[in-house]
Amino acid sequence: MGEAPVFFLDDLKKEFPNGVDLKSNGCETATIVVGNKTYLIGGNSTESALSIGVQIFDQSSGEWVYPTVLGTVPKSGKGFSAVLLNEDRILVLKKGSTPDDFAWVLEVDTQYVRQQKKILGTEVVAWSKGVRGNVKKPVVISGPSGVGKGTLISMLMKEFPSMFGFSVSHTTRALRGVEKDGVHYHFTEKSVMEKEIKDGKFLEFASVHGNLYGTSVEAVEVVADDGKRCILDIDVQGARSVRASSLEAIFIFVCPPSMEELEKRLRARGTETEEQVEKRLSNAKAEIEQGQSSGVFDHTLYNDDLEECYKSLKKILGLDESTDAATETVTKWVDLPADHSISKIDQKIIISCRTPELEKGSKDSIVLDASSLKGGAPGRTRGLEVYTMNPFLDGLNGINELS
Ligand SMILES: Nc1ncnc2c1ncn2[C@@H]1O[C@H](COP(=O)(O)OP(=O)(O)OP(=O)(O)O)[C@@H](O)[C@H]1O
Ligand SMILES: Nc1nc2c(ncn2[C@@H]2O[C@H](COP(=O)(O)O)[C@@H](O)[C@H]2O)c(=O)[nH]1
Repeated sequence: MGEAPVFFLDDLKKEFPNGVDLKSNGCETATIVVGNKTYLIGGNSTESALSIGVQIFDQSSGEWVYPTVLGTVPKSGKGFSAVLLNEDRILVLKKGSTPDDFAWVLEVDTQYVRQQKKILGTEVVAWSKGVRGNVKKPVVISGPSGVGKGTLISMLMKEFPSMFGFSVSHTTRALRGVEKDGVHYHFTEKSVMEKEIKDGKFLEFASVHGNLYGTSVEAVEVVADDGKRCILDIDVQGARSVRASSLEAIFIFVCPPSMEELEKRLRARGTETEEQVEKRLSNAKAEIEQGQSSGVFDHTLYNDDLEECYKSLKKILGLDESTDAATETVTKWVDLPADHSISKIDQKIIISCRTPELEKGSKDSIVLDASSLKGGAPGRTRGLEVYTMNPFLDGLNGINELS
């Protein structure tokens, strides 16, 4: 709770309509009313003057609230516009920004935000970057230690380097000889990771074989930013948490042909001490049971013959012989003009340039179609579509999809 600049309060009492811009110390802000709360987006961020701040004026208590802000906070730019979508999220458009950075979503009452409010006991908002189109669902791969998850993932990434990206987990376990920090894992201190978990930076985390492991929201986001399909190698507890989150994914459980073969592989890998091997083997029994009965997994793979198992994995992921290994997911955006106005019709946001050329009819408006949004915090909001429309032409004849 806190005090906000008096003139904001006075301005807000005038009951501005949603999306209207106010100016504070040269800093542009947008206000959006959701129920009895007014979200003031922009102005001073409590974290940094370089990122977009959020404050909430609660009309029922007459108090200003500084919410816990989750997700990657967009950097402030040349100002922005905001529009309410579905009463639970606000679309924030950054003026004059680069094509891959102009659409952001501030979640104010989504399932994820409500869940986090309960956990953290504070007011919460969550940022999620808007991504055009639908990158395919992330893939969660689980299974007991030594079954061959890492081997299968390496094969996939080698064959389809531009299609898949690996979610680099955090762990408190010690680095193995060949591993690189930031590539195989982010190796971290327990106290640091616990603090980051508390701050809501993790999509999931679990204690596995005596160490803490977790997938940060950022680990998944950087893969989506690259236009790639994310692969997560996590244990069954983690898979269950992801299943309960808003991240829509495909869940695959990998089973060994027998416990004897699992032990053989784990020992042959030679990366664990005898004590650790014993621990991993005894945990494997419970994991296999849970993996086959929990209802978390969409598919089970038996990794007996590696090549056969890899073929089955590719089939599940829709990668047959004819799939072009070099296929890239290209997400093209548009340059958002700095000087624009926005209006909303159903789930379509019309962005019109405030330029003389437009008045003469020589420029197009941009249409953002938010009717098929998917995903959201933690992670990206996918499914935004972009069109251009010449306002001086009638009907759909004037709409061109950007490709
Ligand atoms: N089908 C297979 N047949 C024989 N050996 C295999 C097979 N699949 C993987 N292996 C070998 O088993 C060992 C363990 O595999 P890998 O490291 O990929 O397991 P993992 O499931 O990723 O384990 P962890 O969960 O501990 O990271 C490796 O030495 C690998 O080469
Ligand atoms: N819940 C999570 N489990 C994870 C994550 N990253 C890895 N793992 C699982 O841990 C074990 C052991 O891995 P190792 O590298 O020490 O052999 C393995 O089953 C992984 O799947 C994570 O981020 N979250």
